[in-house]
Amino acid sequence: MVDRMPQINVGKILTLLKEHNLLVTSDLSANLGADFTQVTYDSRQVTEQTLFFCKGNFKVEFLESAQAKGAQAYVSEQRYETNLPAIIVTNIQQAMAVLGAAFYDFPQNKLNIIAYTGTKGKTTAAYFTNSIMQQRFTGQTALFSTINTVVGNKMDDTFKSSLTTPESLDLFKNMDRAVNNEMQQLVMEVSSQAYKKDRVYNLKYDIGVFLNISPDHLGKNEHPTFADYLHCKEQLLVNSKVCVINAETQHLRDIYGAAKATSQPEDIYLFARKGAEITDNIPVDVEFEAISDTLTDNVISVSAVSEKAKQLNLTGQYELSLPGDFNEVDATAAIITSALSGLSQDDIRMGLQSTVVPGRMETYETNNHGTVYVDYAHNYASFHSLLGYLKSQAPNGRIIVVTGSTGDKGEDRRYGIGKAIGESADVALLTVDDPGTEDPAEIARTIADNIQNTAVKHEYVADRKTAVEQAIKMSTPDDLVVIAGKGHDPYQKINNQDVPYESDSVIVKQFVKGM
Ligand SMILES: CC(=O)N[C@H]1[C@@H](OP(=O)(O)OP(=O)(O)OC[C@H]2O[C@@H](n3ccc(=O)[nH]c3=O)[C@H](O)[C@@H]2O)O[C@H](CO)[C@@H](O)[C@@H]1O[C@H](C)C(=O)N[C@@H](C)C(=O)N[C@H](CCC(=O)O)C(=O)O
Ligand SMILES: Nc1ncnc2c1ncn2[C@@H]1O[C@H](COP(=O)(O)OP(=O)(O)OP(=O)(O)O)[C@@H](O)[C@H]1O
Repeated sequence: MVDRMPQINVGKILTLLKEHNLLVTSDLSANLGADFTQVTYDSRQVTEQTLFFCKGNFKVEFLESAQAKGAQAYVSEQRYETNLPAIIVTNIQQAMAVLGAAFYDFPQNKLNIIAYTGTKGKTTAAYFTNSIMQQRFTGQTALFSTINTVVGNKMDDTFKSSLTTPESLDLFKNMDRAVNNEMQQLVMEVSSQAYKKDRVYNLKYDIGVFLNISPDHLGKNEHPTFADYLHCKEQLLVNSKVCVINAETQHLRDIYGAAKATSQPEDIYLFARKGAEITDNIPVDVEFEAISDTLTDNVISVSAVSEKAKQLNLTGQYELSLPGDFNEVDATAAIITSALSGLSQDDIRMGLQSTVVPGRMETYETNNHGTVYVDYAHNYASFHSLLGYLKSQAPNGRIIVVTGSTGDKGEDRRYGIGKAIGESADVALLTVDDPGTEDPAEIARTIADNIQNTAVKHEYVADRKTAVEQAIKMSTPDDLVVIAGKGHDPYQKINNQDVPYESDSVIVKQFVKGM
């Protein structure tokens, strides 16, 4: 197959912008034959024949630099003082999404897209699903996750993601690469910010999953209110042909309403833990329950309840590679989406047994100390589920936690982490976690102030590596040690710089050797 060279001409640009009511005015006329062979919003990426997009915290110097490098026109919400032709639009983020999809020849239509949203569990569910899809579509499944982006099978087709859901131009570029690499399936995470910033404007998914929602990502750089956060997340269902919903989520009535706005009831699947109380008694299609739920063994039984779910042939038992009752929710979602995509129970079983999610419930055993977990929990919802679960598994031991909380965003996370530590931990070593421009000691003080249980021992340990080692050293064989919040991150974000950090996983792996 010869790869199509991405391109777009002025006529098509103006037609699309008009169709979406985005065009204000254009200095270029529709009959200009020239093709643009590059689209970008970053002056550092400009080459000859580039159509340049001015967005976000933009400076006019970027446009000057883009012109010097060969940009032929710019798209913007405002006019700048330059002789470069302008296309003025009402919404630059939406314009980028519409034109980006066309520039790459609508790669979304050549992939079966399974998309996950939720406050917690997106990455885990995406990795479960990817692992299942790989059983049948080996090397033909792309993955756009918070951790990694996979667009093919060569070494450079896997790279670290910088956002959970990238800017639309990058999103469609990655899809185009996946299509050119003959991939057929795409499993992706969709953040609420992706909707807030129109990164996925006009994108349709074959299957969209809503895992859960709880207060998070509220603040001046993210969502002004919880209602706004919920509205953005719900857009995933509005844009999905088939919807899968965790019926135990908060705000189910609203969320189910969003799904029904654009999907028929026969295309909406709800799932829940057996026996759970469901808002408005909305009927559930698939139930799951734990058969074995220990730190070393996690087996669930899944049953189709409704007639339409019975067609999916998913009733059976499944062993999960990850412990934790919260992971059972993510796995059930993956089972349903995989069955909807036509995968067999054997494929699903093999996929779930062999899933590895970097930095999520990574387990390290020691001989003379406790078991150590490296996990990405970093807000109340995840701390509450993680620590609560571990507490139930360690009746004779202590839960020792190492954590901080990110600076410059989500202040409510600090209160939530403190609250969850007070509910289920015994010892907390508070330390640094991407402090940005804030003082990590001050962040730790806020976490400490929210630990309501006076029986919990806590202290501030400025150096994260020291805190990790201290926690492991103090643990006895019955204790469980949780290193939370950074997983595989190989840096600390300090004052707008990524300062190299060995990563929690590497530090723990080396430290527990021979212990
Ligand atoms: C609020 C928001 O969405 N911000 C994103 C946005 O920033 P921005 O548009 O203001 O861009 P900017 O980096 O300030 O630069 C302005 C423009 O100048 C351009 N530029 C810049 C320098 C230069 O030399 N030349 C040049 O042309 C830039 O390419 C850009 O187009 O576009 C940038 C990419 O161009 C993103 O990196 C940035 O995400 C910030 C860093 C971020 O942290 N976002 C978080 C809140 C986020 O989106 N998170 C969600 C996950 C949340 C969840 O877990 O649910 C995500 O999807 O990752
Ligand atoms: N269904 C769930 N409900 C509650 N907590 C969960 C669930 N699944 C995972 N977690 C917890 O949340 C942490 C983050 O999980 P995961 O990375 O899968 O979520 P995410 O939605 O991608 O998160 P983020 O938006 O922060 O990247 C896990 O390490 C675990 O502690």
